[in-house]
Amino acid sequence: MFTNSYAGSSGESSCLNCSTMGKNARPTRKRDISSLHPFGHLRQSSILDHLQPMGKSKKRQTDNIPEATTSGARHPEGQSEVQRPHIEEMSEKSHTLELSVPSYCLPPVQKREEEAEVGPDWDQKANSLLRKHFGYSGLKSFQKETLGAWFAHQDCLVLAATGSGKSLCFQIPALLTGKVVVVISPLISLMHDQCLKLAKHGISACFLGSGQPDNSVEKKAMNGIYSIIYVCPETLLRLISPLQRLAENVGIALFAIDEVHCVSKWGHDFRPDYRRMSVLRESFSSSSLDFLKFDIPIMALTATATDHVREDILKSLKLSKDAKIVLTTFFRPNLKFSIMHSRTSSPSSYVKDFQDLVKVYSNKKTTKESSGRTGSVTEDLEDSLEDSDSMSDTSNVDEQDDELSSHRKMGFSTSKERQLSVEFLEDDFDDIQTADDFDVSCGEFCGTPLVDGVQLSESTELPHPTPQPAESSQYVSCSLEQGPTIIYVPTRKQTVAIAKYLRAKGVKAEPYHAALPKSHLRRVHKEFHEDALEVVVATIAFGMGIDKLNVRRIIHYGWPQSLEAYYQEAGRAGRDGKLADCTLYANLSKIPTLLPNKRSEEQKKNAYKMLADCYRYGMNTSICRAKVLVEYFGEVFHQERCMTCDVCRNGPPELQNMKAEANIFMQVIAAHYKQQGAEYSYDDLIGGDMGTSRSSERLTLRLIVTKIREHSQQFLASDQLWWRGLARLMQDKGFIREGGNMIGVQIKCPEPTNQGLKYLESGMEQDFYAYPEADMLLSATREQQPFSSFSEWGKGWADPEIRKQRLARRRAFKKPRKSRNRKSRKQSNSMTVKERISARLSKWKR
Ligand SMILES: Nc1ncnc2c1ncn2[C@@H]1O[C@H](COP(=O)(O)OP(=O)(O)OP(=O)(O)O)[C@@H](O)[C@H]1O
Ligand SMILES: [Mg+2]
Repeated sequence: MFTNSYAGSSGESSCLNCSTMGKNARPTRKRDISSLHPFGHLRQSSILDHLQPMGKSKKRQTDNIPEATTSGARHPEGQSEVQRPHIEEMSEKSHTLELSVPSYCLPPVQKREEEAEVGPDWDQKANSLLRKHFGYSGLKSFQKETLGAWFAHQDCLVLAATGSGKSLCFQIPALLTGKVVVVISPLISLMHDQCLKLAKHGISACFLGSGQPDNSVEKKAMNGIYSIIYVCPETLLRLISPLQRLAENVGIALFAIDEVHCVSKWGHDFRPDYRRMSVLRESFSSSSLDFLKFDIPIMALTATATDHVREDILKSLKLSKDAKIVLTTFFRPNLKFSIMHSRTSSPSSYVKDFQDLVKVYSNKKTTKESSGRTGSVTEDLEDSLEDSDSMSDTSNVDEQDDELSSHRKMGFSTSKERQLSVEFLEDDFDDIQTADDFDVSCGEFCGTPLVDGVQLSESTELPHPTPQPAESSQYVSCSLEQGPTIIYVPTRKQTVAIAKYLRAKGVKAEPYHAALPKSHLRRVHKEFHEDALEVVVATIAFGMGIDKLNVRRIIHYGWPQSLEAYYQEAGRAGRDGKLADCTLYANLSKIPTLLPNKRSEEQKKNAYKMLADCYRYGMNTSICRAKVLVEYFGEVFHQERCMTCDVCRNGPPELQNMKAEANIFMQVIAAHYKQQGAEYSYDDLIGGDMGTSRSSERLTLRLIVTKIREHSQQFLASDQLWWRGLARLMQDKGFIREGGNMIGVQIKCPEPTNQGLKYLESGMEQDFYAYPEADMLLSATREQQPFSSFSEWGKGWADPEIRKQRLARRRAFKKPRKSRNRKSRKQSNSMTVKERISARLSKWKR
C-alpha cells in the first residue's frame, strides 16, 4: 500500500496502466495516491505483474549488428580511431567545455556480457549495478516499478517528487542491457550536469546540441560509443534516421523524455519542439521497423504536472495504450515553506531581506576574504547596475504607481514603449525556448574508470547520503545546517544587482542567467557544485533538474509565474533529505503581473490562471503550505499539516466575522445592478451578454470601495487592500464572480452569483467567518491613512469622476511646463522634493 511519504528508499509508488483510462474517464480533482488515481482506480501493482518473458528480444540485436560497428563500438580491442578517441582528440573536439575531460575513455566493454544476462532477475542485477556505479544500497520502490515497466517493454509516465531519483530510472537500462539510452532534455545545463555525474560514476555519455558545427561527437554517438546520449528535442527530430540505424546496429534500450511537463501547452515550461515528440512512438515501434520485435519503450518523467498536464502529455506523446503511470507523492517533508512580505522590486529592501542570509555566511569568514575575489561578472557589470538601481527605486504605495514604476524599472518610459519588443525580452527575462538558447555545444563525457582512484566495491558507499524517508515531525526541531543558497529572481538585471549587493556584504555570490558569457556560467556551475560559491542569484535558467545535495536555502525574490515553476525551483533544496528552507519574498500589496512572453490568447488565459494560483498561495494564511502545493498537483494530502511551514508553525490568524463588511459589499453590488438593469435576475446576471454590453458601466472593485467609503462612516478609513482580500474570500464562498470576460489574477469587476443573490435575499443574516488573508493582515499593520484626513481633496481622488476631471486639468497644466525655459527649470530643480510636491499639491487643489 502506498504511503503518503517522501519517495525515499522505503517510499512506495502507485502505478496503473493507461489502458484503464476509459475515454470518458475524467480525472478527479485530487489524487489520493493511497487508493484512487485520477485516471481511475488503482492498486499498488507488484513488480511481478510486469515481468513478462523477455523472449529473444534482448539478444536479437546482436544478430543484426554489422561486425565492424559492433566490435568497434563495444570492444576496445576492435575499436577504430573514430570510435575510441584519444584524450588529446577529445579535448580538442569538446573545445567549448572547460570542465575537465576525463583522462581515460572507458569503452563499454562489459555491456554485451551484461546484456546477454538480462533476465527475470534484472532487479537484482540492477541493484548490484547501482551499488557498483553509484554506491546506493538499492532501488527505491518507484524506481523498481518504473524499471519493471521498461523491462516489460511498456511505455511509462513517471510522476515523482523533485530529488526523488528519476534520472536513475533511465540510466540503469543502459547499464543493464549494453544498449544505448537516448534522453530528451530541455536544457543544455541539465544535460551537462548529468553527463558530468555519469562520467564520475563510470558511465560514458554525451550531449548533442544543434548549434555545434563539429559533428564528430554526434557521429560517435550514432555509432553507439556512448551509453547515454542526451539530446534536445530539435536535435532529436533531425536525428531520427541515424537513430533508427543505431537501433538496428547497436540497439536502443529506451527513449527517456525528462522534464516531460515541457510537452504540455498547459504546463509552465512549454517548449513547442517537445510537442513533436510523438515522432518517437511513430518511428521506433515494431510496426514501423521490421527488425524490432517490441516497440522501444518510452519513459516520460516529471516532478511537476497537474492532472490536466498529465492528460495532455499522454495524448501528445501518443504513448502506447498499455502505458503505465508510476506515481509517488510530491510531498517533500524536509522543505520548510514560508512567505515574507517585501517590496522586492526595490533595492532598498535588500538590507532588511538579506540581513539574515548575510549573517549566515559572514559567520564563516571575514568580508575581506570574499571581496578580494577577482574575475567576477558581477564586477564587470557594475556600471549597468547603476542604471538599474536608479530605475528601480520607488516610494509610491499606490498599486497603479507601483505597476508604472515596475514598468519603468524594466526600461519602459512611455506607454508606447510598453509594447513588447524582442530586445526587451532578450534584455530582461530568461524566456528559454530551446535548449540551445542556453549553450551551443556538444559535449562528450567518457566514464571515468571505477578502478582508477576510488574503486567501488559492493561494500564501498559513495559519499552520498541517502535521502531520509518521510516523517515530517522529524524536521520540526531541526535547525538548518550550513550549505549553499539559490535566489531566484524574475529578471536578469536583478540577478546581477542582488549578487553585487551580497558580494559587497562579503558573501560569495554570483549571478546566473542565459545572457551571461558561457565561460562565466560554466564557472558558476562548477564552483557551485564544488561548494566554492555560497549563493547563486539566478533566473529560471538555473532551475530544472539541478541536482546538488546540500542546497539549504531557496529564496524566491518576487512572485514566481506559477506554482509549478515555484515547486520545481524549490525542489533544488534539501536533496540530501535534510531540512532546507524555501522562502518566497513577495510584494503582498501588489497584484503580480505576467512577465512578457510570446503567448496565444489561450496561453495567456492559462498563464493568468497559473499566476492567480500562485498569488492565492501567497495570500493564504490558514492552510498548510505543503498541503496547498501537493493538492495543486492533484494529490490528497493525508497529513493535513507539514508542521514546518510558517502557517503550521505560527498557526492561522484569528478567525473573524466579516458579516458587516460582506453585507455592505454585496449591497453595493446589488444596488449597482439594480440601477443598471432594473430587476436583476440571476440568469441575466450570469449571462455573458451582460458582461460585454455593459462594459463601460462595469462596477470595479475600486469603485465598490469608493462607494462603501461614501456610504458608511464606519468604513471611511478602510483600506483598498483589505477589500481586495474580502473580494477573494467572497469569490471563494461563491457569492461573487468575475464579470464578463475579464482575465486576471485578482477579481476586478465583481458580479453577484446566484448564491450571492440568495445571501442578499436572506437579509444577509448569516455570519461570514473567515481567516483574514495576507493582504488583509498587511493592511491592518499599515500605518492607517484615514480616508478623511485627505479632506475633500483626498476623497475626490477616490471618486472616478473627480479624478478624471483633475487628471484632465493636470494634463492641461503640464503642457505649458514643457515649454518652460531653462531658467524656470533651474528654479524648480533648486527646490527640495518636499517643496516641489507641496507646490504641485496646492496647484491641484485649486
Ligand atoms: N536508489 C537511490 N538511493 C539513494 N539515492 C538515490 C537513489 N536514486 C537516486 N538517488 C539520488 O537522488 C538524487 C536526486 O536524483 P535525480 O537528480 O535523479 O532526481 P530527480 O527525481 O530527477 O529530481 P528533479 O525532478 O529535481 O530533476 C541524486 O543525487 C541521486 O543520486
Ligand atoms: Mg531530474
